[in-house]
Amino acid sequence: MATRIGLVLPQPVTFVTGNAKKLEEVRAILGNSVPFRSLKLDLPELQGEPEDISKEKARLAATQVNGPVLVEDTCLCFNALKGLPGPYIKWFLEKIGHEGLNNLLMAYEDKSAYASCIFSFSPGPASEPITFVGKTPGKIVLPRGPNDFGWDPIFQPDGYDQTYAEMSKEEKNKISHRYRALALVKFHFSEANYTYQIQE
Ligand SMILES: O=c1nc[nH]c2c1ncn2[C@H]1C[C@H](O)[C@@H](COP(=O)(O)OP(=O)(O)OP(=O)(O)O)O1
Ligand SMILES: [Mg+2]
Repeated sequence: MATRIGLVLPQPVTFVTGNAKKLEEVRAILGNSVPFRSLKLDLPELQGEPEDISKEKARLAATQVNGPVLVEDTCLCFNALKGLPGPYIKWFLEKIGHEGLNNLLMAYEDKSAYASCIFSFSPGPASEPITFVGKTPGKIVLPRGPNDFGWDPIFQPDGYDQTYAEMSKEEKNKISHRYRALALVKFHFSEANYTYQIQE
């Protein structure tokens, strides 16, 4: 009987991020389903379409780590602004804060938005990264709840009367953009059946 052997990766996957909160959520959502270690690096980010930004991050990370990597790029997209700030949300948040982000929508009746998370997995520096996209629709509201992760206080997912910040972590992790993208990552890993070469 044949045994299905997946692609051999030279080492376990390294999740590269400069953001401790992302890492916390990825750990909680993946559990033991995808073994990974983490590396704190703030990688430079291209400008452009979200998938290309995420893929390029994975290429840079794979070169630095010289092995298999997982990265993600998060966008917060306002429908009235045709998807902006999108991947540039980090800089908008840093400069104008929750209030400024609300003000951007002042001229529009449409406060709808979506959070998206684009994971990219690269098996190594010589490979083309693959992407996994998860989206959660919602709307932009005045800040409510603890201010400990980015724009969580101003994003209220559809079907809820709480913002991400007001929800428990467990609840956010059941419906979030990150959870939805990671469900696809998990599926990929279960199908691909990777095995790891142990290095001493
Ligand atoms: O679930 C979230 N809830 C609220 N805020 C969030 C979330 N996820 C990312 N964020 C913030 C962090 C950063 O201000 C921006 C995304 O930018 P982004 O480049 O993806 O993140 P980052 O630079 O902090 O970490 P990394 O080193 O992985 O690129 O949105
Ligand atoms: Mg970043």
